[in-house]
Amino acid sequence: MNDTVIATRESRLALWQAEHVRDLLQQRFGLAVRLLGMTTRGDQILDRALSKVGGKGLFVKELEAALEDGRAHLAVHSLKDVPMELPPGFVLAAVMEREDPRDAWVSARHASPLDLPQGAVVGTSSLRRVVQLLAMRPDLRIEPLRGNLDTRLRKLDEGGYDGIVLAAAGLMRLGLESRIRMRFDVDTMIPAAGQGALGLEVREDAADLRATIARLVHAPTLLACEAEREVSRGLGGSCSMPLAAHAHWVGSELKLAAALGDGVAPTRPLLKVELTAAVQGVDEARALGARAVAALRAQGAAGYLPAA
Ligand SMILES: NCc1[nH]cc(CCC(=O)O)c1CC(=O)O
Repeated sequence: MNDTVIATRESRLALWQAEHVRDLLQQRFGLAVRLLGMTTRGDQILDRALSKVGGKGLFVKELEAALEDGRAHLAVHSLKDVPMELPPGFVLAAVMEREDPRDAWVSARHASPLDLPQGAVVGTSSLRRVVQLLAMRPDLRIEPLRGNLDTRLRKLDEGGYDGIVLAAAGLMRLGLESRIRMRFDVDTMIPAAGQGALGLEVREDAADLRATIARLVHAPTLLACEAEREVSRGLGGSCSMPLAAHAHWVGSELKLAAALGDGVAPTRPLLKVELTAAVQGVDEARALGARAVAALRAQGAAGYLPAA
């Protein structure tokens, strides 16, 4: 059989993730796997906040083009970067076991954002992080921070910020865990839908590969992420919305928390919900997400969303 080819972005994080999946496919299924590195639009646009660039799935379109024309068979994504609706002809064949879903605080001098002096400068371009930081500390000055993980850390080290917020999972994958000063608990800084999990995308018609890859599914992670992603989907979600959704297991029940802020007026109070349900399958997980959307709408979510 021919090599299985993984299309991947070329950031250090994307390569780590692709190599991780390559190694698993080799070890567990004896497949011969190689990587096809690609630069995406999202990698090229470094000067503007992604939320202003707008396009959904900025990081995935080129990879899908490679799957479409057969140059590659599989794309490995950070699930939180995958749009809620895939284009026709593509499926998420697996969601793998999630590592640490939390956001991390990185700073040379301050152990937590709560220790910062009045008006301190925090770097992040994620509206989700902006609205939750301001809910903790309305006095903070939030400044944009773009680029891959190494770039963001370099900008912090160059002195432009008192601290920055990054996903713990990305830092851990790159061996940068020692940079983490603290991890936010998931109630005060609710993670993004899918944060910390890897999603494997293939063509819908790739029956054999789909069957193989389905064996990498981690069901508890999949169900949690289905609930989270349904919140995003139900609010017309894109990464440009200040929306957080995180689910975790408490015994056999899934506990889902979500928060919505106002991207235009980021100091407006957050809308928050927390719901728990016994969940056994994808439909029940999505139903839990849909209930969270209904609860947010009952709190006035429409007034927080960009006019359609
Ligand atoms: N938006 C970029 C991105 N996509 C995935 C991760 C981290 C790894 C993950 O969440 O799986 C990051 C970096 C960050 O948000 O700090």
